[in-house]
Amino acid sequence: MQSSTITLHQTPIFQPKFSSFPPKNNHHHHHQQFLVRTNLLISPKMASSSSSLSGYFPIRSQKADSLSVVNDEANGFPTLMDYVGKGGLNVGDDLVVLLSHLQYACKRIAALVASPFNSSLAKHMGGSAAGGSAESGRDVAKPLDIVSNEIILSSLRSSGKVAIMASEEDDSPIWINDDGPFVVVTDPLDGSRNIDASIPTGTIFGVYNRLVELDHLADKEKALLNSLQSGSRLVAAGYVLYSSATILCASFGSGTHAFTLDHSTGDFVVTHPNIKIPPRGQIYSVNDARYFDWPEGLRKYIDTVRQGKGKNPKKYSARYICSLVADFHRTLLYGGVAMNPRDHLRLVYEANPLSFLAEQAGGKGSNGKSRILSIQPVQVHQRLPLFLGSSEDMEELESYGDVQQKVNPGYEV
Ligand SMILES: O=P(O)(O)OC[C@H]1O[C@](O)(COP(=O)(O)O)[C@@H](O)[C@@H]1O
Repeated sequence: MQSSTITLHQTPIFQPKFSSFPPKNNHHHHHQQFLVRTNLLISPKMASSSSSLSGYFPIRSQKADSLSVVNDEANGFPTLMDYVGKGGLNVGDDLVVLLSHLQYACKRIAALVASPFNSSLAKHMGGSAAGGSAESGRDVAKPLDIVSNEIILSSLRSSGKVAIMASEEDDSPIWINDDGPFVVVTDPLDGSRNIDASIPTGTIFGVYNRLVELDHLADKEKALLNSLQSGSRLVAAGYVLYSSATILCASFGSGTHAFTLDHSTGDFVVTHPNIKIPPRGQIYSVNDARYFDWPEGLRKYIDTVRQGKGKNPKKYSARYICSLVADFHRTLLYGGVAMNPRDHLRLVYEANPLSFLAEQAGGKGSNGKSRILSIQPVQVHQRLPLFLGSSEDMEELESYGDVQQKVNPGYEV
């Protein structure tokens, strides 16, 4: 059996292109790609080197003869690194370096979650990928969460740009490097309870500046206080969705942008610049098996929109993957509301980064009563109800007042 011999090194991965800035242009894109027409638009700024290709999106295809063929290098589709660098958003050299390490970590996690050896890895690590160990319960970290956590931590360490990592998987924030300009908060692998069924999962991250005024404190104390910054101070935030495509979606405070991993080159290429969440959607996303544990207001809201009796006179449809990144990603693109009305999701690792992305896309993030980004965290692992989505749908939902689920019995599945 392979299980006893599996190591992370067996995962096919792409090395980070650079560990300092500016990067050398060492693309090795000799792969040929095929273009098909799509509705995707590259913003004029970013499309400067590919204006004749605007509206096209590279995919791999077996049918070369029926499609035009171009070389990726000539094509010049902006990669994530191009997009954030000096010719693009110019987010600053330190953040570019951090991002290059973070995206590398996420490519490793993408390979890991897609690996046929997942269950072997779980056994090897002494756990159960199905979460079935005796003391488990559903909130216990699964082995892949732990491995992903280690992958992220090692990438943050090697970036040299991070002072503190606060992770959902660790009891308390980790002090990494006195000189690191950034604090990173992360849920390394959200939705992992679904992993055995190959349901989408995701990494969530947020980036703050290190508070230099706290430098004189002891490591433990300053690690904690730096991690408890309010979401309104986020410098950047993002998620990586591991699904049929691997998508990195991020904001640096000027819009929300998504990049899709091109497996033939190992690059994230820009596919969704400047995402604008529609002001109204027609989808609600919630675990509605909990209906009878909901407060009156939330029941009324859902009953109203599913009958098409809300302010948007259309019958809403339900979608719930039970994987926050996937449910949020769909909401960002299609509009509507994604929610978990009970005290379950974490303010620091999940609610703040995703609310930042929602706001940067013109949407809202709320606990049902107030803006997530304005809440001052008091504990790194604090949980709260979370509602994310289209501005008009969110306003309508909040107008029902009573939408936070107080009954939280601890569900088994
Ligand atoms: O059981 P619920 O209330 O539907 O919660 C589902 C949510 O929990 C999560 O799985 C996160 O929970 P964990 O931190 O326990 O993994 C999200 O991905 C998902 O949106």
